[in-house]
Amino acid sequence: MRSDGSALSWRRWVRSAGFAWAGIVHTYRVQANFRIEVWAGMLAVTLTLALRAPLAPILLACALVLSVELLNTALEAALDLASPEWHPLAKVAKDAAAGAVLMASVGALLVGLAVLGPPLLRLLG
Ligand SMILES: Nc1ncnc2c1ncn2[C@@H]1O[C@H](COP(=O)(O)OP(=O)(O)OP(=O)(O)O)[C@@H](O)[C@H]1O
Repeated sequence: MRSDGSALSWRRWVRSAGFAWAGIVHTYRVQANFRIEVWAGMLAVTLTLALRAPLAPILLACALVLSVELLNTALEAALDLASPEWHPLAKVAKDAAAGAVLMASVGALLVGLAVLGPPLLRLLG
């Protein structure tokens, strides 16, 4: 009985992970900004490993930017469905979501500079 229940929730988890992965793949295909953020994140992680700098803040900053971009894409899609015509509230929602992406990106850039700046300067100097 217990093993049946566990198998069921495991299958449900895999199914949910599949939907989540489909959302990430779709966003990568349609959003140029998301593609740039993915590759910038990979570059930052590679540089962090090469410089033996702390990885956790870089990973957290990358995860934050990518998550906020995914939420922005979800909100844009929902708004385009609910309000295909111009509406002041749709504008507020889209602009605020874009603002969240901008804030996360600026924050990630500052984290990157703080973590990678000193070892990079030491390497170059
Ligand atoms: N239905 C709408 N009503 C009011 N303003 C809108 C609406 N759709 C878009 N806008 C305005 O246009 C801006 C850009 O919207 P859009 O959906 O094109 O976002 P985008 O980030 O350029 O999209 P994408 O990421 O798909 O290129 C929004 O931030 C908002 O100011």
